Amino acid sequence: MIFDKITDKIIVTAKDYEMPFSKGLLARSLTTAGMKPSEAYIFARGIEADLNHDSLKRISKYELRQRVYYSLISNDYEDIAEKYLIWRRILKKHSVIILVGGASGVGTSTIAFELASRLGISSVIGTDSIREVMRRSISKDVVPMLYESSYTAWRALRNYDEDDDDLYIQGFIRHVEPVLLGIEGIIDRCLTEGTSVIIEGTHIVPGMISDKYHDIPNVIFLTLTLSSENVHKKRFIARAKVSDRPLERYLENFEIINNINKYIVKDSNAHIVPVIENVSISDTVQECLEIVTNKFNTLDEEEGGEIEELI
Ligand SMILES: Nc1ncnc2c1ncn2[C@@H]1O[C@H](COP(=O)(O)OP(=O)(O)OP(=O)(O)O)[C@@H](O)[C@H]1O
Ligand SMILES: O=C(O)[C@@H](CO)OP(=O)(O)O
Repeated sequence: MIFDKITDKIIVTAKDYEMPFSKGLLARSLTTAGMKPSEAYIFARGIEADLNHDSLKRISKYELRQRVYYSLISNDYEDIAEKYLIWRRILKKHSVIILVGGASGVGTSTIAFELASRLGISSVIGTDSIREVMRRSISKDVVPMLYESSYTAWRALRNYDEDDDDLYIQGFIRHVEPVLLGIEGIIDRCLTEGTSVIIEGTHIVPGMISDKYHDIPNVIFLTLTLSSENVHKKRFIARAKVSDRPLERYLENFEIINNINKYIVKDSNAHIVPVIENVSISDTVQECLEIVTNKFNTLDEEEGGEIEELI
């Protein structure tokens, strides 16, 4: 009863803990189920008002979940009501490992952090960081391509022919290879620990990651792209205004970055990985959530999960 003396908020009780009711926490559960953030907070505020109206001082998590579910149904949010419950089972039973790939500048970092916030996943790891770790363990003499960027790695190839059509992609592939060891190591660790993570970056090329990871239901691959070269360039310009990433470097190498973008998209299509045009942040996040939720829906059905069990 520790909170009763320090807050006048409604206390939510669970088997082994209790906490003051949080509109923000409930709103995040609702946005994970696909409700728009603007609607989710208003809906959570309505739930709090109902609880206050019933002069409740304490409520079990189970009963709160029931109230939310039936309130969603009565407000014509049937689809979200079902996903709201499914997600509670998913995050309780499975680690969620999402890999967000895409060429430099298409928005993998931005979307990964948005997704993590909506799903309540606290760990987001950029493949650039993994690259730095691999650079500490593999010498430049052994893999010089690793010490380049994805779009300049071709310069480190031995005896390259500038007229070779896929020279840039050859360099990109050699640059990516050592980083994959770190990516797969993180996936293994999360699967062992049962923890969730989002890994994002240009080194996530579906066809280069071992097949076994594609067969694991809670390892989900997503690829972002930008078909418009103009929009892609503008992303670098926008970022340069708020970060130290050198604009000229990306614009000078844009043709190669665009080649890499096309290569990653082609590889993703060949490996049945969803490719999402990252034009609007909210639409992209919504589409990613749909893909992830549907993947887990299938998993849940295969495991014989029944909605009734959760309410
Ligand atoms: N859907 C979007 N709409 C508008 N701006 C976006 C969108 N997604 C990302 N951005 C912006 O585009 C720029 C590049 O995004 P971000 O840094 O996430 O790209 P990235 O793919 O992680 O790049 P890199 O691989 O080089 O780190 C940032 O300024 C980001 O705020
Ligand atoms: O190599 C790259 O494409 C980018 C993003 O991973 O990294 P940087 O430009 O910072 O080397």
